[in-house]
Amino acid sequence: MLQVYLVRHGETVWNAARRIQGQSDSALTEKGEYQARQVGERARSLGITHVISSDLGRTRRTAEIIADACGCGVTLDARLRELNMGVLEQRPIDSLSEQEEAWRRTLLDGTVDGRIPAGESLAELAARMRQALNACFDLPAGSRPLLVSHGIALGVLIGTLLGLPAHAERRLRLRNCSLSRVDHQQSAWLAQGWVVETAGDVSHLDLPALDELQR
Ligand SMILES: O=C(O)[C@H](O)COP(=O)(O)O
Repeated sequence: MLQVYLVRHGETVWNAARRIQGQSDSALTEKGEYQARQVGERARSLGITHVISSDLGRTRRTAEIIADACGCGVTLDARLRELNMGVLEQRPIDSLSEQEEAWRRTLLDGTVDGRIPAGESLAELAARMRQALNACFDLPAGSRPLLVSHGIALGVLIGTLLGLPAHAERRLRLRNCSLSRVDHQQSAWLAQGWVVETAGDVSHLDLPALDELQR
């Protein structure tokens, strides 16, 4: 049975400052680097064989730290990037106008093809994240991969694997350097295909980790 681990990157400067990142980027904070080392130790104990990461800076840095702990390299996959949040990227979360907030709400309320201008829809995000997950089938038999990605991207992936609409991702708290696991199984009794074993585990972190509300 293929088990795939999913990690959200460590805390960044803009996470802490409550600024929208999307496919823009900011560096890991000192705490984010520390979180990455902690999840790296957890990954080493799990016998991770492959680390595959979004090509944005914050995920690449997190992946490098994890891969060092596991004694493997890092493979980049742009399909694991965060949702493209268009014209609102780099903006403080609390600075949005009523119109801008209305754009963002179309991502949260299930509006068909809802998106921020110049951004990506959750359906488009879900499709590419599933492609990146299914690419793990091409790894050698017995591999134990770990994917490094982002809050909305991983929330959409996990939610849609559960059969929920993509916008349910707002109800899943995936904190910085949280660990999730999905398994692909052939059990006739449970659901065929991908099942969610763990979502948002932070038991390996000894300091509180930020979520989307920076709590
Ligand atoms: O700021 C964003 O784009 C998202 O809310 C969180 O993105 P991240 O998981 O890449 O920090």
